[in-house]
Amino acid sequence: MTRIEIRGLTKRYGPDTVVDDLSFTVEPGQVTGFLGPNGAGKTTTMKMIVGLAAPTRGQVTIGGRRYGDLPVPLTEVGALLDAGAVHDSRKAYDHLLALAVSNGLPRRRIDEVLARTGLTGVAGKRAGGFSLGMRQRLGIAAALLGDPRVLIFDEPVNGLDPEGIRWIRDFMRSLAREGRAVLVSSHLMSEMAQTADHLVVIGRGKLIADTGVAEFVRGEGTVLVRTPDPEFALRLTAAGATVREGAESSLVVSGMTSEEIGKLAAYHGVALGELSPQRVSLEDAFMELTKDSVDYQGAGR
Ligand SMILES: Nc1ncnc2c1ncn2[C@@H]1O[C@H](COP(=O)(O)OP(=O)(O)OP(=O)(O)O)[C@@H](O)[C@H]1O
Repeated sequence: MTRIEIRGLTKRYGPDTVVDDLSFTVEPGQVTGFLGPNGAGKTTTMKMIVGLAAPTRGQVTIGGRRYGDLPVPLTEVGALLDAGAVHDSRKAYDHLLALAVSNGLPRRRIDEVLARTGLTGVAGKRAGGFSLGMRQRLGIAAALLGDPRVLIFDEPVNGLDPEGIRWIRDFMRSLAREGRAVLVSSHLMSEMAQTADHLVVIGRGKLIADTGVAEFVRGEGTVLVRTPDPEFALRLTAAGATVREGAESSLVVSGMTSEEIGKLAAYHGVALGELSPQRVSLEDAFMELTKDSVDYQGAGR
């Protein structure tokens, strides 16, 4: 089983450390969502995985080997980093043919990847006339040409319509089901919630979270409490909870489960008008987690 192992990866551009001592593993058989606000260093990390940028420190291996040591890289790792990279005048088939020939891959793979990405009917058309969704598919077809065990996609759904987003999502899942290691970046948690099994979250180049999707939400729950008893907030605090005022004179409690809060209320004979655990959306959890690392710098971007 081929995995991507990233250890102590660091990239500096002049005085800026854009990837900072990053370590995580992309496991086979699942989709790993690579999340972070704009400018967090996702693209730079992906470029280092496929040898397009040299690490300042640390290393990346694919199946235990560095990218530069892979005899035919396209057969080990496929990447979609910039879907705009196809020449407008190139026909889809010819684009894939050039890649196949230059990498010594069999020509039959071209028809196979065209079929798999639903592009057979437009194989003879020039990429210049392609919609963004079709360009993405062509980029994915190119990434699949060598039938690699590892796939990397940088913001693949950016700018796509709902149907295009759904297609990509299903496609990523089917690649993972085949046992491939799939790394997909996004700055939107909502996209990843339905696609990824595992999440790696970074902010300002640093690892913030490396966790399963389910665990990511679980840790963040609060409980909404309504009571006519003005003293109950103090009792909650005394019991170790953190309490803040919510909308319409409710209390938002963290650090205690709804069951514990219910028991505390019963013990003190306090009437509760409402006691409801709040399911934190992934998006909220993500915002909370990354709020200190969002880069507000505007210059040069
Ligand atoms: N070649 C370069 N030279 C100098 N700085 C760079 C270079 N490439 C990227 N950067 C800087 O590194 C930081 C991280 O950029 P990167 O593109 O990796 O982030 P990202 O998380 O992919 O964000 P986005 O989603 O906006 O692309 C940014 O501040 C960017 O300006």
